[in-house]
Amino acid sequence: MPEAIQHLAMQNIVKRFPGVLACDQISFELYAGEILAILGENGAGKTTLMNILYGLYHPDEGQILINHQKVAIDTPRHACELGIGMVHQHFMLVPNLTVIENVALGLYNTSFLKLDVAAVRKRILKVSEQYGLEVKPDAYIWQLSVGEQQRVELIKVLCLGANLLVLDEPTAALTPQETDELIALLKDMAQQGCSVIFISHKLNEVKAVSNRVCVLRNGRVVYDGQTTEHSVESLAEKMAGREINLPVRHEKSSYGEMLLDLQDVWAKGDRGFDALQGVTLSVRAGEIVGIAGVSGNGQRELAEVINGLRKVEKGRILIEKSEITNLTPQQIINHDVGYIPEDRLHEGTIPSFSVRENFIMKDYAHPPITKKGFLQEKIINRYAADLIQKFQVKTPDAQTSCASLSGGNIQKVILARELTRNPKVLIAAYPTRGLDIGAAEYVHRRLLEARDNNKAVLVISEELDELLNICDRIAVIYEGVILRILPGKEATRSSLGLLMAGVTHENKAE
Ligand SMILES: Nc1ncnc2c1ncn2[C@@H]1O[C@H](COP(=O)(O)OP(=O)(O)OP(=O)(O)O)[C@@H](O)[C@H]1O
Repeated sequence: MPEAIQHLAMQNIVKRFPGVLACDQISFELYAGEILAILGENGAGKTTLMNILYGLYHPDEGQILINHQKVAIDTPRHACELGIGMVHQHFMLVPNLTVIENVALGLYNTSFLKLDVAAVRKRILKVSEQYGLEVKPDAYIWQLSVGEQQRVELIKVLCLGANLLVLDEPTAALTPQETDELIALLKDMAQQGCSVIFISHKLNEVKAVSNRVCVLRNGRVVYDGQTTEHSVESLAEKMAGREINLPVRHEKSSYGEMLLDLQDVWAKGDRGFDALQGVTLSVRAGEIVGIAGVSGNGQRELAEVINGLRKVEKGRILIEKSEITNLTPQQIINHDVGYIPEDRLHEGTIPSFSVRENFIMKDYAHPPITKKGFLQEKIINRYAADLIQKFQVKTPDAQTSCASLSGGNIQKVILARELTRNPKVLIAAYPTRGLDIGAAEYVHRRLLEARDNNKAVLVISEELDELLNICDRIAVIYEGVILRILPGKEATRSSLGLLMAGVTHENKAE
């Protein structure tokens, strides 16, 4: 890097929430053209710190300097005017507006553009072409997959022309190819003088993209140094403060009976096309089957038909020989099916409910949680305290609303609820998305434990390493069709990657 010019300095930042000291005297600098990765366990204070930089929260103490000038960033609009662009961990898009309308909302009132739909469309297409970010300008947000929504968020910021980009887990929902493209894009932007703050739990990406890392633990900076001085393992240790050992799956020679069986299942997507086209797939007792695929190829619809959230147009779904096709979600829960949905905030929890209420959401009508129509407060409190401790959910107490937890901790609440219910069949969509490496290790252990206890587990993920590590078989879904099912021990990153792009031996030869 040429001579370092300081772009941003956050000095002695303190932020308190009731019962939590989220930022405890945090200081760091960011130089022009630098990509700085901020690392830390779930709840370490990363998002809070960035929300302060973006004017969403005001610090209780400390100061911010942009180009050596002290600034008081009061609002996100002020942050935009200072050239700060933020891509949030949870999308800030309006579901019932189109892509153009969402981008226009961000641009409106800035000096770049007036609210002019044709101009916004042009701007989107220019940015999308420039950076190779594919987007459907007229689609409604609710019709898009999570990966596509992420792209809209990026386009929104890029349309604003920010020169200090903050990306809070930007690759959480991206495919490996999209991630590589984003990394190349960020490096390119940095070369042109843009400064980037990159928050991620994926340490191989941190290694690939960043110049420097700043590690937070419990709201404090515990390390600040050059990325090249570290391996992925040493970064993991810096973050967790302990050694991380990923669990290993032992090969089995036999499996139990078929617990989940999909036979020629067809379903429509939100835009009316056939999102699932004759999916035939089974999971046996004691088996983990992975679904690999680029987001938007039918994964969401697959999870939803199994859980009664989307209509099966044709075909059958069986749980242990009982047909559950088009039953209600409650009836399917009663068939002992657990579900970790893709959208943790809107489908996995009720954000305004407390952690404790979210834990018992599926069991509140049954003993021991309820007796003679009354909730058993003592039992619920004990249960909640136990889950908070086992899953290391970082929350001031069980009464705190889920909405105020950090992203990774919300995911832990869902995982704790679903895994502890010990279902016969578990559908886990992106179970470790947003989790720090220590928590991901724990989830993998629990999924393997469910397998060893003769449960059937279906894991939908784009993390190929995750799938290769824990799955007995891996099915690749492409445009609503299961292209191939590979035994876990035979699958490789490259074979899965090719299938995810729709390349089979048959069409490769053409
Ligand atoms: N609005 C809020 N009200 C109360 N507590 C909050 C609020 N926002 C964050 N917190 C708390 O502050 C702490 C830091 O949260 P933050 O979201 O900054 O963590 P993080 O490092 O981004 O975690 P993750 O990796 O899980 O996203 C957590 O304990 C969280 O529960």
